[in-house]
Amino acid sequence: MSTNAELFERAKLAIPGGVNSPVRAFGSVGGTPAFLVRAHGAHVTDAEGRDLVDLVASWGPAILGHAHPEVVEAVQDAAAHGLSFGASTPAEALLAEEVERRVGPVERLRLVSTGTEATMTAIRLARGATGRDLLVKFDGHYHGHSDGLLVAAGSGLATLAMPGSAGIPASVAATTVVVPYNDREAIERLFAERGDQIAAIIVEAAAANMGVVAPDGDFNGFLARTAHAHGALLISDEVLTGFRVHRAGMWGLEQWAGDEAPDLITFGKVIGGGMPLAALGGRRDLMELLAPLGPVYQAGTLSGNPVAVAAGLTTLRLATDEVYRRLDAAADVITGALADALTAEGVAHAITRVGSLFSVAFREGAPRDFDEVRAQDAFRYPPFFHAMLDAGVSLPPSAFEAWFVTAAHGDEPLGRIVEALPAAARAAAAAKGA
Ligand SMILES: Cc1ncc(COP(=O)(O)O)c(C=O)c1O
Ligand SMILES: N[C@H](C=O)CCC(=O)O
Repeated sequence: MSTNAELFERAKLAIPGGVNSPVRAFGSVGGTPAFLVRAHGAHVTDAEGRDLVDLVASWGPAILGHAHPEVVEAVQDAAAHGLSFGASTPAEALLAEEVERRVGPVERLRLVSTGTEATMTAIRLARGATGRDLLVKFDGHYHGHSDGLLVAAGSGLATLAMPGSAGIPASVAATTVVVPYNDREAIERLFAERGDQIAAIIVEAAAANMGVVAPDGDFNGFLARTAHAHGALLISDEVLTGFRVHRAGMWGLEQWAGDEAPDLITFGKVIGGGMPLAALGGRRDLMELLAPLGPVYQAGTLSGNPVAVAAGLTTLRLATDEVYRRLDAAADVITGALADALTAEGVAHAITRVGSLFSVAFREGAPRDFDEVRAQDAFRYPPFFHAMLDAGVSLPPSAFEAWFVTAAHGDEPLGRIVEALPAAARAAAAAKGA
């Protein structure tokens, strides 16, 4: 058996930074990443045989818990019939129908393989539909790693304090305008000045890639109204919130309708049940601008992959109201114990939450935008994180990511988390800033 440290050293000789996605490298918390070999329910097991209670859940997809037996069976069954056909399959339409039944504004759905592809295609569609180039995004929001979206982005870029990425042509970056989140005046000013050039606003339906930052009041509805008043579109990015914060995602919690409904919605993570699958959906007239019906091109060798569709469809079918009650209850237990532990140690904190998604910012008062997220005692997170890991709880290795519960977080894993929190709060309290 190799240790995590040995595996990391070996991986670094073969893979840039030893990882295939930057947030996995533990860059901002320090130490050696756990190399995982198994995951069941609320637990993951590393290469050293260590069992950890998991609050990453593969960054969201594992809503039922890891390796749910019915999902695994559906995947095995699908795999036994062929891994990929590059042709249409009966189950694709079943998955599209399931999403359309759950999420009102989705009249048509196109399957892709990653959230990045979903947002990239939604933007191309918005530009194709409006004949305009400008895209509006929010500071600290993350929509995947396509060129125009790696501007003032959250998630790994926020973790590594990178303002953007090298390799993006200035002309492409110039088509993205960045606005502070929850700032209505900035949006109104921007539309008053350049409204006739704007194709779309893209927004995380609730921000969760700079920690969780809830939309202020009817901010999502306001964005849709403003965009529509200027002939632009709203893309609601539900890659992270979709089928996680509610059975119908953020749309289910806020029920935007009429002029307040987004034109396009992107999905990822839960919709694939842990397999590489994502989607974009929305108004029929817009969606039918996609090839082969319309002039906006999008394609994928593995789009609608039968094994991934089986995982996604089975996961959504199992994601009943009871599952969402369990997720909310698990989040209640953890956020309650987290607040108690930090309060007992006198650590300033704000726990932000949307549905069962939550995170902690080491500051007084819930942040409303990325500047406020950054204005926290982030130096407290690494010792807090490592104290939890030492006690057998795996948190996201970044202060700028959401925590994810699963429906398998029952009494035993919750008990272990609750037990670990006081020592972690002590470690956070003892941390010294630079
Ligand atoms: C809101 C949001 N949009 C888009 C993406 C990109 O998805 P993917 O990593 O599957 O490309 C992510 C996460 O990665 C996300 O959280
Ligand atoms: N915050 C990202 C997705 O939600 C984390 C996943 C990744 O980029 O590896």
